[in-house]
Amino acid sequence: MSLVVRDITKAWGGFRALDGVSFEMESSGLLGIIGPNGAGKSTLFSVVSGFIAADAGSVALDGTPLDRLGPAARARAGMIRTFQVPREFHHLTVRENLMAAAPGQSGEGLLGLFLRPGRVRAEEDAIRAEADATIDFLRLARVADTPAGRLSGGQKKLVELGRALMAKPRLILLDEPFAGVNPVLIEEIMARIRDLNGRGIGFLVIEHDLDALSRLVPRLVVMDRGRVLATGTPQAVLADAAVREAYLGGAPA
Ligand SMILES: Nc1ncnc2c1ncn2[C@@H]1O[C@H](COP(=O)(O)OP(=O)(O)OP(=O)(O)O)[C@@H](O)[C@H]1O
Repeated sequence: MSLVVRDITKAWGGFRALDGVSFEMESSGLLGIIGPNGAGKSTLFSVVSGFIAADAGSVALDGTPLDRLGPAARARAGMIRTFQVPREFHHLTVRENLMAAAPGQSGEGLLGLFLRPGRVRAEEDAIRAEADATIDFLRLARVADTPAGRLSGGQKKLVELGRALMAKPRLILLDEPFAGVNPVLIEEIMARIRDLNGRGIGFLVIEHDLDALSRLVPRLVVMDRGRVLATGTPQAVLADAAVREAYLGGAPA
């Protein structure tokens, strides 16, 4: 069972943000994506999760081609992404944020609310129970009724993870889960990711914090200028001369 990304190309105007990117991972595994600013990491995430269409190439999850599917259909197929800047609703509480992220609610249409009030209520109870279980798992119970906008950066990352979990995914794409997060909460987020991975959920992670990422994932894909520069264990790729050049080569002496 795997995520297979083949020869993805994406140009903005004449500029190739992605230039033939291929990689594979076990869909229940842990893989990190690193690379200097502008390497194409976020663009790759947007293509894999279906938010932008590739010019060429293919994405398949556990043997199912996803290329014709949008983000919601890919989430139903088992793969969901979080965003670098958390998009939770700041005025909603943590619990409401998670409940709002549950997919396919019959109360979503006003008509459904009038025609099936009982069913909508039963569904809402089930979603609330699921949200509370997720909140407990993420150790967010103390802030369940706090508006998400008042949380710390790290707590917001946990809320974003919780929102993704409400879709019951097999594979989660995390965009910079440690950015702007204090060291204590980084360990907390890592512990939850390891926990979830132990239960069979896979993670594809973009992260600039190489130290934290190297402790989390057994394998890294290094991108530079729209291409895959290296793949391997953190120790091997970080010792690679081409990788060091990509990171340090453009920096002023
Ligand atoms: N919507 C867009 N329109 C035009 N150019 C874009 C667009 N999105 C990204 N780019 C360009 O594509 C290139 C790759 O950007 P991308 O954000 O994917 O890189 P990144 O590796 O995620 O960088 P960072 O680490 O800084 O987030 C950059 O040169 C960027 O300016």
